[in-house]
Amino acid sequence: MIDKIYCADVKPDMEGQRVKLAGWVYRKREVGGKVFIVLRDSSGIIQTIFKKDSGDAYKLAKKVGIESSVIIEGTVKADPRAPTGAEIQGEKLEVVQDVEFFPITKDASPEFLLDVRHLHLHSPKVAAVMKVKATMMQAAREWLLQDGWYEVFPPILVTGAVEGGSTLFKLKYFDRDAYLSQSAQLYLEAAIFGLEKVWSLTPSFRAEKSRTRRHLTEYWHLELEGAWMDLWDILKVEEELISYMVQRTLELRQKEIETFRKDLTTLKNTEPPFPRVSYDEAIDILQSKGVQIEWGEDMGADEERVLTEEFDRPFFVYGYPKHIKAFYMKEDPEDPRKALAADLLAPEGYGEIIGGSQREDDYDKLVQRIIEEGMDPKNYEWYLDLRKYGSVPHSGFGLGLERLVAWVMKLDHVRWATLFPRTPSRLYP
Ligand SMILES: NC(=O)C[C@H]([NH3+])C(=O)NS(=O)(=O)OC[C@H]1O[C@@H](n2cnc3c(N)ncnc32)[C@H](O)[C@@H]1O
Ligand SMILES: [Mg+2]
Repeated sequence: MIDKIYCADVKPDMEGQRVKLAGWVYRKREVGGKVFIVLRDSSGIIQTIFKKDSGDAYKLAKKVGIESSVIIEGTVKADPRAPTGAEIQGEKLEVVQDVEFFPITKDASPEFLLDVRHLHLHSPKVAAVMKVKATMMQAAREWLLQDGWYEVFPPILVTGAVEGGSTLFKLKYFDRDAYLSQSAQLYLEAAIFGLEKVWSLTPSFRAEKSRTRRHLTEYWHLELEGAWMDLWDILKVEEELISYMVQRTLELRQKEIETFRKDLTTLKNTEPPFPRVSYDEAIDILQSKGVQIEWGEDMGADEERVLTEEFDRPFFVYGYPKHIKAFYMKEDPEDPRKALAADLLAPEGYGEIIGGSQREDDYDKLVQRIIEEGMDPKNYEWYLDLRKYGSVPHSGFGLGLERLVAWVMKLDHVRWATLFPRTPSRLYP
């Protein structure tokens, strides 16, 4: 490893110190016989200046292209005019790999940026999104550990649907059919009999044809399952976990968040308890705002967008009609038309970031729901066993990590929240 420091390590009070940095040529200009190179590394940027009296270094600085990889040695000079209050008087420049023409220019279209996503990852703005995403998961792990949740590692190759057969990716598994997991939920439900409180972060796959700004065909899914928990218990877990993730990330990554989001109000408002709105109330609100929707219909992205205008923080919608929700959700004993289910919606038009519910823990009722959904109970034999051998009330949820990051960073599409987005039209690079 090169014995170097990071751009962000260079401070004005290091005036006169000789330092070595390594990174990429982010910006470059020549003024008054000097070459100004803004060096970029994973920590940020620093201005470096090469004067004619730096000999070969000056000649190389004049020629080196944007996004070339370089190693620079020089002396720190405090200068309030410099972007970071200090700059480097360049004395030595090694060009590791010269780039004649970097294909990404200021006017690059979103589609082109996705075509060259492997090069778009040079961008400090993309790095800011990935740092925020990593910090959100760091915070999640901190919270889950202190609250006694066990991480488990469920399978991705599975034999059945959790969220409907129409969005399954099928593949050949030797001489049998298999599918890419839509959700780890059913396996987490098995894990609670030994560990009680479990979580997993897995890729989930949805062969969704919908081309909305919040759908990917592969996304990172943070899922929890808790034994002995009812719907209201798991909503408390959700609001405490999400609040901790958002506040901790604000604390550690405010600079990166502000790369995209100027107003932090809704993030600062993200503290428990979150507002809880029934599906019935949500329908009333939408109808009062002129949205054409009847009781019993599902809310899509457009309806959720309108609903979120009423809130300045994440909020729950609970008590959806049973027939628009998944087979595993427990019927509300107080209203058999409804399921003990709740989604968490992010404000500012982002909508659903979490789907969760209390699970049907009665064997016969679950078989009946599977049949009602037109599925074959035989395909769920192992899952039904969970209701035969010490079944317990239990609840859980799934958080779409990219959707959470897209809201926190106010991104215009969930695809910018993942390293290499997968959508119906994008499988490469
Ligand atoms: N363990 C559970 O209870 C999870 C449950 N089986 C489940 O998969 N629910 S969900 O389909 O609403 O998906 C959960 C979340 O997963 C996200 N999600 C769901 N589908 C997508 C797509 N296509 N792209 C990106 N993100 C997606 C979104 O935030 C949803 O709220
Ligand atoms: Mg959902």
